[in-house]
Amino acid sequence: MDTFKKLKSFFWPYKRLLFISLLALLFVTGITVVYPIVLQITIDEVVLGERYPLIPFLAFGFIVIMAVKGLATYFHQYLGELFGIKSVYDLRNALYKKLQKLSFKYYDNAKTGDLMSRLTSDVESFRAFLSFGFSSVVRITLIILISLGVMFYYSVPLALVTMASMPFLVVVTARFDKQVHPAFRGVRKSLGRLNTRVQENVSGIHTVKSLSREDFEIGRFANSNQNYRDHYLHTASIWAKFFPLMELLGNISVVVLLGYGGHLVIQGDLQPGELVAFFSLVWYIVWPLTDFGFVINQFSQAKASGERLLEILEQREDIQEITNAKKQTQIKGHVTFEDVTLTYVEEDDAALKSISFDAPPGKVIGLIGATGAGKTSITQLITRFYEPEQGSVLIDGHPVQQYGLKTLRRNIGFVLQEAFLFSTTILENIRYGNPDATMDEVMDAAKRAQAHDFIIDMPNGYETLLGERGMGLSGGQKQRIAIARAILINPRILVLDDATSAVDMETEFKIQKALREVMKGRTTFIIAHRISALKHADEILVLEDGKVVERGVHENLLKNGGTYQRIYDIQYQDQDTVLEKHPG
Ligand SMILES: Nc1ncnc2c1ncn2[C@@H]1O[C@H](COP(=O)(O)OP(=O)(O)OP(=O)(O)O)[C@@H](O)[C@H]1O
Repeated sequence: MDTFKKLKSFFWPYKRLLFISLLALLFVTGITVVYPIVLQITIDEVVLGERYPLIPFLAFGFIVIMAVKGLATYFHQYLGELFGIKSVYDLRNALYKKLQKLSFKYYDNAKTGDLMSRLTSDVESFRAFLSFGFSSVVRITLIILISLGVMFYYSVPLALVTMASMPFLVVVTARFDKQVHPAFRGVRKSLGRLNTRVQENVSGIHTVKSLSREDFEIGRFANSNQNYRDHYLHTASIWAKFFPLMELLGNISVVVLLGYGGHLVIQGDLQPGELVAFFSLVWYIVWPLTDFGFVINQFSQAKASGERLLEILEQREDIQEITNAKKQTQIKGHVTFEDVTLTYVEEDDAALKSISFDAPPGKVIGLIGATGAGKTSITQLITRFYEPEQGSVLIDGHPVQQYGLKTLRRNIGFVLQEAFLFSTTILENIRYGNPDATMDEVMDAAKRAQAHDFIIDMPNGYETLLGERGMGLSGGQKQRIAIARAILINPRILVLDDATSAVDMETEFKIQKALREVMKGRTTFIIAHRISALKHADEILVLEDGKVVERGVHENLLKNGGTYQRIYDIQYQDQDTVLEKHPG
């Protein structure tokens, strides 16, 4: 119940819809029970009492009642759905909003498939309970109570005899629920695995094909598929046994009812019409009881789903804006690190250890070092993607925490090794960080990024639709679109993270040209494995195991006899050997 209480703010505003739907339900249930009563009156008063002229009135009355029932059913059904769908509309939006706010730290441990299933099937199961589950509880309780009431009104002994089979029905339903609940959970888990298989396969289709693992993947999918089929069949067999069993128990009640009821009629203690009414009323108790297990199941699923949704909604946002954050400031791009230490995971070794440097506006800082040395981590602190454990990261002399997150991030442009493009037009992709940019501005950015020529060569130019993650473009083309995107936001600080490592020499030349254009007048951080990419930097920081082990300009570092010189020797040795062998 706690789960529902915590999620109350999403469904309670629509309580009016629920109440009207329940009121309509009251009518529907009431009228359902009126049906056997009308039958009883027809038999006992009209047929046996030979008052045939009443038949047209009864028939007309019956039609009116059924019309009212139809109308009430419409309101109950529609408003119930409306209640559920409006509530989860808000809930889904709130979840998505929260996901946009959660920091990288959260996403480091989150699984895409799991998040997807929370936002779709968990929300759906919650909606199903709001729309139908809750009113089912009310409907079942009402119909059983009213039917029992009518039965006891007609004949107490016959009602008691008919009720004798109820405990068996309850036991069967409870046992069924115990079996079917885990079976259902199995089906859902298995379906989740099946989805993950497909999702991973589609995302990794390049790897699968290039390593010729199609047959292996087909086999793996077949296994997951078989697992899903087995779970489903197991559940189906439980269901299949349950219904005939309930029907059998119901029919035993009917036999007892006919035997004892017939005896009462012969004795003159019960009217024939009342016996016929009993016959209908018995099923009004048996079938709702059957549903009861299903509703309990729906309730426990909704509760479990609600808990999974709350886990997202209540997740702590570890990167937050302070109340008086600077939002209108013009950032110049002076980046300073003072004794910064960063630890990602508590038990792990620090990823950055006492890093200090100063990057005045417009200067170029090169970051080099083995993989895992901490180069990317430095840039992620400037944008406040993570928070340092110790020390300060300053922009224009103020700690980054003092800036509004949007202001801060709008002023920092990233060009990453793997450019992420959305499955929309090239135009939308370039404009992503600055949706208000005019077409002229977009084209200008694309020209400066050396992307304009290949874009206009495409069938639909800037309106060309890209596949998922930019499928259909080469690595170098994607990279240049990403550069155009960075130019368009006109950032004061630019981060080029291994931006040219994934392309051939000719494309690298084009990209370097584009990058030189975009770097003009901006503080730039170049992360590179190749010395050629950063040797012109104003300061180069050589990182090793989270520490700065050397710093300076290219020419000085070459004479240091340290790590930088070693990297240089490795990268240029072959070239020199070649030059020695083939001078000129
Ligand atoms: N999100 C994270 N969670 C936990 N540990 C991380 C995370 N990101 C990086 N690390 C760890 O921090 C260290 C520094 O990583 P970082 O990505 O900054 O290195 P890098 O020098 O940029 O490496 P590369 O050249 O391979 O990109 C590594 O040991 C890495 O395993």
